[in-house]
Amino acid sequence: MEQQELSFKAMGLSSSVIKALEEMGFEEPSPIQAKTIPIILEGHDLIGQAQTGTGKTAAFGIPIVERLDHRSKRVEALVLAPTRELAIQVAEEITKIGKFSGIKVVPIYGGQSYDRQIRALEHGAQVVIGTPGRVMDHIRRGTLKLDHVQMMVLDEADEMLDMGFIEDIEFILKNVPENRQTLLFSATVPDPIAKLARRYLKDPVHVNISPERLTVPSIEQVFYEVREFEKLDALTRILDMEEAERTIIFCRTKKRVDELTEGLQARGYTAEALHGDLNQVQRNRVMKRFKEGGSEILVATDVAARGLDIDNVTHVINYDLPQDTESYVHRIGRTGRAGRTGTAISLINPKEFRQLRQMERVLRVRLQRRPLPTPADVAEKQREMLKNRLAEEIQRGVLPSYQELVMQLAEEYDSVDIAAAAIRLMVDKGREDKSDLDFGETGAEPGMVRMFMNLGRMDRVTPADIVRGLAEGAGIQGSVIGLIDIYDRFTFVEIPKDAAHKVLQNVGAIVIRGKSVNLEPARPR
Ligand SMILES: Nc1ncnc2c1ncn2[C@@H]1O[C@H](COP(=O)(O)OP(=O)(O)OP(=O)(O)O)[C@@H](O)[C@H]1O
Ligand SMILES: [Mg+2]
Repeated sequence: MEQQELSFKAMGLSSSVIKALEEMGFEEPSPIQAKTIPIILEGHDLIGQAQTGTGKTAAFGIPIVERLDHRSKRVEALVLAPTRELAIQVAEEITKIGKFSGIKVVPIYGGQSYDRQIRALEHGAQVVIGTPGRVMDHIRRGTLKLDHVQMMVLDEADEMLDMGFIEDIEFILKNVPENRQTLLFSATVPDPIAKLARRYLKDPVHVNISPERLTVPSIEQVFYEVREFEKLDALTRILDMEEAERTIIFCRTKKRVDELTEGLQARGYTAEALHGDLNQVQRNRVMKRFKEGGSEILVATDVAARGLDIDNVTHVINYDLPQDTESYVHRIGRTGRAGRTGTAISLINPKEFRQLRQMERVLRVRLQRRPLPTPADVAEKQREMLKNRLAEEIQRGVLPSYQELVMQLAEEYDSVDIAAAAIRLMVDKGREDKSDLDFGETGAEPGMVRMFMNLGRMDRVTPADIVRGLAEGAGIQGSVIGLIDIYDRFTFVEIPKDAAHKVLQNVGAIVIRGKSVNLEPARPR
């Protein structure tokens, strides 16, 4: 770290911004902030490159809040971001920075009603954060006037070019005054960006925080060699071994995302899909649940690769290797943020070794190879976790009434046998709790559960496929009820709300006889 770095105060920031930063827990500027904020405050155009999770948002967010005219009723700063989720997040961060500065920030993105956005804009926002397509639409409709924009930021500019937004961006750039300040930020700045910069930035200052390394050292990068057909099985073993808490798994296509999500749900993981085919309400709901810990796994396309800052993502998994090295950098950067540690795992099939080596050369890192855990490894691990849980429980202090109970039993039985029996009860209870919930919600018979389980063990058919088939066979459109098991873990595959009503309240139970499916009236509860 260099000596010349300034504290936020020494940068001459206003007390309202300093106060907001304190509230956000920002004690010192990160390197990219220390380098770029003074330059931006001086009014220069700039290209800022720094590794993922190192605070680029505030690097432009702080000067935006600082330089704006807070009394203005017009848009003075415009930020473009490649995805809706990112636009929302950036808007939230700038709102926090501007909390005591009296500025108004509005995110505008596709999939949300125009009316709502128009009303928000009419209220006089000084900062607009948007995705290129929607911003362009608003300009065309005359609902977004940009003739007072002084600052323009392209967050993840390279991605926006890759997504084919170039024409939209050029259209937007033509609608903002020429004497604006333009800033460009990303963890990766490939050649085409330099070209765009030459055209639209005036004499930009380049700041590159760590040109020698694209990824942060606090992310442990590993790979497993896995053939295509064994990927799902391998993945679940890895998840169980890793004690992954909050995990993002990336797949190549939307279809792969959906399939994997179903596969994981069928195996008892709370996984949810995020990709561009979901509507905005669904996307927001999925993100909310993942952030709040309601689901442990987010399965996504590259729509979630850029910029997203979610607390405590412990693992990023490349179920499919990404198309290019840049994408890899951004994907794995969803973990190990703001100095935290994280693990990035890639499943590599033997045909992809060349691509892996090529990627390692560009990244200047070597991914560490790990042997795939065997089922025995996983079982051992789970025993170990159980052991730890028991040890923790003992350390928390043992209840006298339970002690007394054990003492009574010990007069007749061996104490090791008593403990073993207690553990069995505990483990079995855990299973029952899960299946109870599912029975209750679906009204399913135990026999049906077993049927699902048997079907689920068949070769080459995914349990989710079977369940969907059964549900469809029963005429329940677009909904899936599943009670399936692979590792003795039950799951209730989610049903869309409207369908769920119909199924659960009016129908109640699905009973399987042979191969046909009949719907029977709900049992009274
Ligand atoms: N000065 C600071 N002190 C403490 N935390 C900070 C500071 N600056 C930013 N952060 C936090 O660090 C995290 C990462 O910041 P941010 O999302 O801006 O990273 P980024 O560089 O834009 O990453 P990416 O390349 O993935 O978009 C955020 O949670 C942010 O609140
Ligand atoms: Mg960012």
